[in-house]
Amino acid sequence: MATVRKVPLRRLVGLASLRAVSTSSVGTFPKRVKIVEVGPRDGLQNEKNIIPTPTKIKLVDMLSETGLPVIEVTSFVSPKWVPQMADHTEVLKGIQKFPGVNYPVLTPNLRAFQTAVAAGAKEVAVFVAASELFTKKNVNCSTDESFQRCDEILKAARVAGIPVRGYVSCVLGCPYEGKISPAKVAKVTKKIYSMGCYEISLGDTIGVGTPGLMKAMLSAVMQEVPVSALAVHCHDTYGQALANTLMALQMGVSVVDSSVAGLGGCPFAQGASGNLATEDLVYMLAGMGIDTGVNLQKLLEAGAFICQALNKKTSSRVAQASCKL
Ligand SMILES: CC(C)(COP(=O)([O-])OP(=O)([O-])OC[C@H]1O[C@@H](n2cnc3c(N)ncnc32)[C@H](O)[C@@H]1OP(=O)([O-])[O-])[C@@H](O)C(=O)NCCC(=O)NCCSC(=O)C[C@@](C)(O)CC(=O)[O-]
Repeated sequence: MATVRKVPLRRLVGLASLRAVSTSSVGTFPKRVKIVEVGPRDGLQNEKNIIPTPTKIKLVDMLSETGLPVIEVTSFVSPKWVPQMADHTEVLKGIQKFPGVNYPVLTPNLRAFQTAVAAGAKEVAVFVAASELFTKKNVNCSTDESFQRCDEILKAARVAGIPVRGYVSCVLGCPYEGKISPAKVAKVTKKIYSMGCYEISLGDTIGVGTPGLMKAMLSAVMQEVPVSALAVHCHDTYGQALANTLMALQMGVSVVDSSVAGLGGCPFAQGASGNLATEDLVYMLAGMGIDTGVNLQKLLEAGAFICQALNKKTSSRVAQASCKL
C-alpha cells in the first residue's frame, strides 16, 4: 500500500500563494464550494470484483471524518443490472451518520425509492440523460418513461418530506449518440428541475468535454435553471475534469461532484473512466482560497484505504504526489 505521509496542507498547497490569490483577483469564483462525494456509489459501481460490505462501510465512515458535507452512499438499482450495489441496504444501515452530513442514495424507480426509505434514506437522487440511446442502455426505457419514473419518485418524496437531487447524464457527449446540443441539455435540465429536484448535477458521463463545451452547455442551461441549483459532475477520461470544473466555478456553479482517488465510471457508458478525484479538487480549491471544509490529509487516508482494498493505484495526482514528498 502507498503510505500517506503526514504532509500539512499548508505545505502541500503553499499557503503563501493561497493568500496572494484572493477570490477577487481571479474573477467570479464562489467563496465556498460544496463537494458532493460520489466515490462509494459512482466510484465503486463499476468495480468488477464484489467488494465486501464492511469495506464499503469503512470507506464511507472515513469519508465522513474528512468534513465532506455530502456523501452518496450507494444505489438501490437492480442487482441484476449492477451486482456491485446489491448490498445497498446493509451499507446504508451500517454506516455512521455524522451530524451535518447528508447521505443520499441513487434510486432509478419507485420500488428503489421505497426500499431506500425503508432502509433509512433521508435523501435520494434520480437520474435522466440528455441522450435517448444512453437512457435505453442505462435504465432500459425511453427518455419519456425515465421522466415518468422520476415523477413517481418526486411525488412520493414530496409526501415523505425527502429532498431529491437530480442527475442529467451525457451533457457534453454520449457514447452512443456522440455530440449532444446545449439546447437539449437545457431542455432536459429545466424539465427535471421543474418536476421538483432541488439541485441538478450535470454529468460529463464519458469525460469527453472541454472547458469550451462546458461554457456553451452551462450558458444554455443557466438561461433555464438558476445557477444556484446546478452542480457539475465531470469524469476525467481525457484529463479535462479539473479544467471543466474550473470553468463551471468561474460561471458561478458552487456545487461539484467528485470521487475519492478518482474512482468511478458507469457500467453502461463504454469507455468512461473515473470521476474527478476529490483530493485534486480540494487541493485546487484550497490553493485558490476557496473554502470546502474538507481535511485533505484525512481524505488522502480514505483514498489510500480504498485503493489498497481494491488493489489499484490511485488516479488522484495529489495522492500520487503526496506519497513521493
Ligand atoms: C431501472 C432498472 C431497475 C430497470 O430494469 P428492467 O430490467 O428494465 O426492469 P423491470 O421492471 O423489467 O424489472 C426487471 C427485474 O428487476 C427487478 N427490479 C426492478 N426494479 C428494481 C429495483 N429498484 N431494485 C431491485 N430489483 C428491481 C424487477 O423486480 C424484475 O425482477 P425479476 O422479475 O426479473 O426477478 C434497471 O435498468 C436498473 O437498475 N438500472 C440502473 C443502471 C445503473 O445503475 N446505471 C448506473 C447509474 S450511473 C449514471 O446513470 C450516471 C451518473 C448518475 O453517475 C451521472 C453521470 O456520470 O453522468
